[in-house]
Amino acid sequence: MPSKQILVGIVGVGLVGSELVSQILSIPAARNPFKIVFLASSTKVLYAPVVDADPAKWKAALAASTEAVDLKALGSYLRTLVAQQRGEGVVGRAVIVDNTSAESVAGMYAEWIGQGVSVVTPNKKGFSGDRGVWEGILRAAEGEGAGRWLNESTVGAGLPVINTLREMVGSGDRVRKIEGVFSGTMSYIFNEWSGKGVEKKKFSDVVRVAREKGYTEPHPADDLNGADVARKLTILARTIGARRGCRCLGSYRDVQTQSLIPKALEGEGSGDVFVSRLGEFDEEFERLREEAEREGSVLRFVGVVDVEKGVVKAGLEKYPVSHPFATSLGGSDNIIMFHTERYSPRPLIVQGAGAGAAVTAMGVLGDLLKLV
Ligand SMILES: NC(=O)C1=CN([C@@H]2O[C@H](COP(=O)(O)OP(=O)(O)OC[C@H]3O[C@@H](n4cnc5c(N)ncnc54)[C@H](OP(=O)(O)O)[C@@H]3O)[C@@H](O)[C@H]2O)C=CC1
Ligand SMILES: N[C@@H](CC=O)C(=O)O
Ligand code: NA
Repeated sequence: MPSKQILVGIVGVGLVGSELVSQILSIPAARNPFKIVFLASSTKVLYAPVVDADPAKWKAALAASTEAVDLKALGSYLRTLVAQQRGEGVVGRAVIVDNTSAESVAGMYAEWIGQGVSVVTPNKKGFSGDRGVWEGILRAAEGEGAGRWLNESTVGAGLPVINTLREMVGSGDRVRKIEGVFSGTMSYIFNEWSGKGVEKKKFSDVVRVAREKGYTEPHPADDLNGADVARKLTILARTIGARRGCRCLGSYRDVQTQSLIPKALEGEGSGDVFVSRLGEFDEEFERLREEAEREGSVLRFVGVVDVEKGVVKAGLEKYPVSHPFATSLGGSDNIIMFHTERYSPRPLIVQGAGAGAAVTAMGVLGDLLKLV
């Protein structure tokens, strides 16, 4: 056993969570500091799992587990393991990785961090919902012996966005504006559906493929209603504001957000029904696309945090076919432009795949490596 070890509890083993398990296992054993000590789905938990290269085995063991998930007990379980390790002369630390999109799991971060357990997550809920929850996380992390929290994959998936911003702000740069394409799903949809020389397709078909590729949220309406982008903008605004003591944005609901969801599908609880009924509105979407095309433009769903003007907004915009948002994006690419005092007049630009299991899990594993 290495003399330092990070005990990892994983909550959520869907697309991103399963990929994370594979990426952790791909680190050679001799220098792998991570030990997976539990795996949890929405209903079950498997303690001390045997995880090897064949995911079918741990998935079957988790499915067969009779132990229900008790989120409160997970932090205490990890603390006990860390204490046991100390007794054996191993410097252990513990982290819970939340790969769900659940508010209930995000609601546990402050408690876990207060118990000395770190939290790493691509789940945006804890950092973009009610300000009280976010402030609770910040307060918990200031306590003695507290765990840390790292959330790189909440914005731009594995792209270095949060870390870049934290370093800018921490080193005293002043952010003026952050703008770009922040949704892998929206990027894929509009890259495939509205652009020069793009083959004509039905809007609903492109959304279905984005979902099949694993770009969408568990419910794709959370992408198409702009909430996912609004959450990312809230996280960025709060990351900028934390240093300046700003009490910015009560929640992501304060972001001026344009929804693309047809009225008749608002509130549709089932993702499957939502996607299958979207086809009823293909003609409405087609009219939008044609209007942009007549003007020599393409449609892109963009977001902006304008610190100087105090505006945070997300919505559909038209760009000339020669604009970088029209020419340089493909697949699920995000593009994020940081306009700051130091990066002026030319912004610092981060671009690349902004959704998908492999790149998201990479961002999560990158955060785990920062704890080593
Ligand atoms: N997919 C992507 O490209 C990106 C995703 N993210 C974020 O990563 C997270 C995971 O996304 P993804 O893997 O695609 O989603 P999935 O729907 O594939 O997986 C979600 C997992 O969370 C589990 N889960 C849901 N609720 C709970 C709960 N209350 N307690 C424990 N487990 C729960 C589900 O369990 P069960 O199987 O039992 O339902 C499932 O295993 C989301 O927050 C998403 O926003 C971030 C960046 C990119
Ligand atoms: N659904 C999100 C996933 C990453 O946050 C997106 O499409 O960007
Ligand atoms: Na990121």
